[in-house]
Amino acid sequence: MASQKDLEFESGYVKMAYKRLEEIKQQIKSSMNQVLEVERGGTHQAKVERDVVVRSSLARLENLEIGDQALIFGRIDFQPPAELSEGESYHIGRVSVNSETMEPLVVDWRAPIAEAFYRATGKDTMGVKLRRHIFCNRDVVVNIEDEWLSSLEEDSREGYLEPPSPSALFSAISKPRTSYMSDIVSTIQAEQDEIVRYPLSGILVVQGAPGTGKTAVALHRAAYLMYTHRWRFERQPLLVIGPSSEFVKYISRVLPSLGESGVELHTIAGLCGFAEAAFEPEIQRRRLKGDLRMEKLLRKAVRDRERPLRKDLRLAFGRKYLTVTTEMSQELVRSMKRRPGPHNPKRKVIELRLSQLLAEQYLEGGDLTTEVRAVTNVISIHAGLEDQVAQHLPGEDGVEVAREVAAALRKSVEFQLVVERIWPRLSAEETLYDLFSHRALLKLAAKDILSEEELDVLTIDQGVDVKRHQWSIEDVVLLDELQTFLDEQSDDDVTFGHVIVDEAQDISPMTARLLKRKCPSGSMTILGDLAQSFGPWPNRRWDDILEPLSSKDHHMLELSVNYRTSQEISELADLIKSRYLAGSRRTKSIRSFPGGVQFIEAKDLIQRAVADAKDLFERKEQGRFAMIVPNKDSEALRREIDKEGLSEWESISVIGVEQVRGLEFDEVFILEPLSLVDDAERSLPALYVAVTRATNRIKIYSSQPFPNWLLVK
Ligand SMILES: Nc1ncnc2c1ncn2[C@@H]1O[C@H](COP(=O)(O)OP(=O)(O)OP(=O)(O)O)[C@@H](O)[C@H]1O
Repeated sequence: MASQKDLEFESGYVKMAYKRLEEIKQQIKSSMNQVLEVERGGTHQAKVERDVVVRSSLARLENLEIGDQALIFGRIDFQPPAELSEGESYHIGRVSVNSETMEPLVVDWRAPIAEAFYRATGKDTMGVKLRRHIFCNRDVVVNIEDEWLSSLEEDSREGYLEPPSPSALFSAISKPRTSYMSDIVSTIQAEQDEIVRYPLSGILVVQGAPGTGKTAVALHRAAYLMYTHRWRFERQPLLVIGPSSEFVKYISRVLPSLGESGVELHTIAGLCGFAEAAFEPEIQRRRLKGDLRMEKLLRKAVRDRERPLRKDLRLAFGRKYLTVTTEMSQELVRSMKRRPGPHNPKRKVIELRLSQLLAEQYLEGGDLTTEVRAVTNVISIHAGLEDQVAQHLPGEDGVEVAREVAAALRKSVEFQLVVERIWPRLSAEETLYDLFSHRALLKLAAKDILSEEELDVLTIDQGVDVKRHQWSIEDVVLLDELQTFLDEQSDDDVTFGHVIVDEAQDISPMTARLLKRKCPSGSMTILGDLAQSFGPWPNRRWDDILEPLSSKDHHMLELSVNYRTSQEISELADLIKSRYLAGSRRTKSIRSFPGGVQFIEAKDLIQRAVADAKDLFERKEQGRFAMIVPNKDSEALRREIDKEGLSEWESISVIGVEQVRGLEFDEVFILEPLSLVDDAERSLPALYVAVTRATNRIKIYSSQPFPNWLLVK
């Protein structure tokens, strides 16, 4: 319990810290303005230096920008050393604020000294005597709550206010949800903090049931790593990968609220430059495209396009016909295939060699002067090279002339067409489209790699133009892999210093390869819950995900407490999980919400569910709601929502179970629980994901009688 005196002290302290923060901001602004004023114009060097000052000042200001969030949320007092009566005391907050004499007024929550605020326990006090939670509305302290880590101290204190407010954690997790996730900086729990501050190198795997804070921890770890290794991420950014664009939007405000703006957040499609990827309903196809054999298939598909001529080809040039023989093309292709490196750059070498061979052919046997005169015409037509060639006339060295002839040949359309047949210039999109839409190409590439049935699964109809083809997320991953076989890495291809992958339980081996390419250092944090995996790659072992990352250096940590769902919802979720994962662990929830689970059997379930949603709307219920529906029903549901005048209501989302991963809502309506996905095998893990999205209430609507096991409590 804290006293009135303590409350007054903290109020004064918080006001003083805010004042100092403002001063610091003003100082940065005015020194930036001074630099801009004084050094307007100046030398190139001066301009560069000015830019550096301005950029770093702006970055510092951005880091100090905390919006409406409270600057200070806690304090730790350490035990005094034996000879002193007072120990050290630190206020913990979102950003660091120092006094004019560089005394720490507020310690950044990521600084090493702040670790004890999150980790000290009665058992291991880490030298901490008192942990104080300070509840503020911006600069106004509304309450404080003390935890004495030594109970002796607690007993000896007097003059306290009423019992403390509900704990910081409870008040945080009981708030209605909004469209954006909030940070948890003031209430990070010890097991979460261990993950946040875990060292950077190698792969850290975090397994945790729904609601255990994996996403929250992932983002706080990103902020922590930025703070601790800022220089490293200036060269190679830090990347956070989420499962859907809905999810990326949902988490987008957490890092800015922690003063970090430099972290990149993407879906896999977004990372590869595709704003949205199409949804591919064929699960077999999706699965096959994620299989590691695809790497071999793609490599082979590219090699199949590098092919010698079947017959000799004649090519008109100047006053002669030149012949590209099958042997010439065989030799060229053979030697190029032996060379390491991607396909497209080798075309230049083919062009060079073939044009040299043909130039020799052109000049063979003839009187050089006559030939050169003839070719001068050709050259001037083809390449405007008259001047250069004229220099070699007459009686010039044959080598120089051959070089000019070869150059002219390379500029001729006929020559380029021949090269295109031997070694076409390939784009990833055209190559993949051709492969899947031409059975002959696919069959050739897939020899000894895929079965005949698998070819059927991959084949798509010809007809649609490649430019208008809708690539699925699995295709996007293949396109990225293919690109590595086609072209050298360019400076535009960003690689990352650390990658944090959330909802990683569903990633396919091919996606894992992509992540490895994007993060050559192999420093990653991978978070997920194997029990929630219901995608085309239902991984049930972390090793299946780690293997394609070829990680020898990984460490696994587990989160154990569910901060999202009520105990009642967790029990239902555990029941569902036990049907497909024998021996799975029960979830620890810390909140109860009696009566929050309802089963409704109704033939007109869409109308029933929308009527219930309308009721929430009319009651002006606070929070965020979701209707999770099978894809086939979503249109009908949207129509009904429209009919009932709810389509403008922003608090409700109509969403498929694939897109709902990682999101959370106060109330969730689940329609047709056992058909959320098409195949029965994946339907229970999909239902597990759907059920665990809700904090307090779920209503489950079915047109069929519910199975008994689901209703049994
Ligand atoms: N220490 C904490 N303090 C306050 N709120 C917390 C804490 N940890 C988690 N939460 C809250 O619990 C909810 C669930 O967290 P989060 O979404 O990160 O869980 P998750 O493990 O990623 O779940 P899922 O596997 O279902 O995606 C969020 O609202 C989050 O803010």
